[in-house]
Amino acid sequence: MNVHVTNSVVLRDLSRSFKGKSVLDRISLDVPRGQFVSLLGESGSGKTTLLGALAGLDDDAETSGRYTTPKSVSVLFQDARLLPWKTVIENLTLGLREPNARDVAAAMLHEVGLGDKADAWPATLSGGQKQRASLARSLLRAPDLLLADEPFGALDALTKLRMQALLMKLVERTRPTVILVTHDVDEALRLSDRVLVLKNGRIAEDHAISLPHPRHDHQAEIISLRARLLKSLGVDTDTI
Ligand SMILES: Nc1ncnc2c1ncn2[C@@H]1O[C@H](COP(=O)(O)OP(=O)(O)OP(=O)(O)O)[C@@H](O)[C@H]1O
Repeated sequence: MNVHVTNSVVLRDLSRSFKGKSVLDRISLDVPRGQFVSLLGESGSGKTTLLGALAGLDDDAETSGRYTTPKSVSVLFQDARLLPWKTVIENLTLGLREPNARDVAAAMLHEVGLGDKADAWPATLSGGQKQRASLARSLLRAPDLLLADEPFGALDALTKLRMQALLMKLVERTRPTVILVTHDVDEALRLSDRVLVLKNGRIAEDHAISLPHPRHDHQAEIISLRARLLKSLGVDTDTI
């Protein structure tokens, strides 16, 4: 059978450096449409730099090579980045011209458990609530590509689990391609179809995870890949 795969994100020999110091070194990558990719790597390995290139955030980087992304891209950061002078729902509808924007945003807020916070000021929300509002905002326009840079990194363990479940629920509905930068190996194992490890400016490892959802920490494939990834990231679990 001839299976035609449409790629959402394509990188060809993408290099980035800052003031002559190389961070990404001729990275090539194809991400099929709808794939959920997690990007792991030690601190400073260039994960955010890679995401920044795809998001069109230029920084001061010198960039060479080629990359393509879909037209509609949303970016989700570790801090919610809500505008403090707009209410929660205004943060979601900002820039939307559709006459029903407010209704759609209200439904989305309801979906993420913030139905009663539409008219609240961001400052009155907890950290987890702010991040839920941010997630709702990023998926409201049903982007083709979601770029997420450690979106749950600052949340407590339980809130993080809830956010991961929420992300999966929303992603399963509209199936955007997702590239998630994370330090959390278990998060990557729980959510992704594919896990990449960035090392020395290159993609050092590329693992597919074909297990269906929901996944469980004790599944054999998860256990062995966890051990492998922790080792790749230089974590010695024998002492814990
Ligand atoms: N604007 C910049 N100017 C100069 N150097 C930069 C800039 N942004 C990133 N770097 C350097 O590029 C390298 C990769 O940084 P990057 O933030 O991409 O890593 P990371 O893998 O996302 O790290 P972390 O996991 O700690 O967030 C680091 O050595 C960093 O110092």
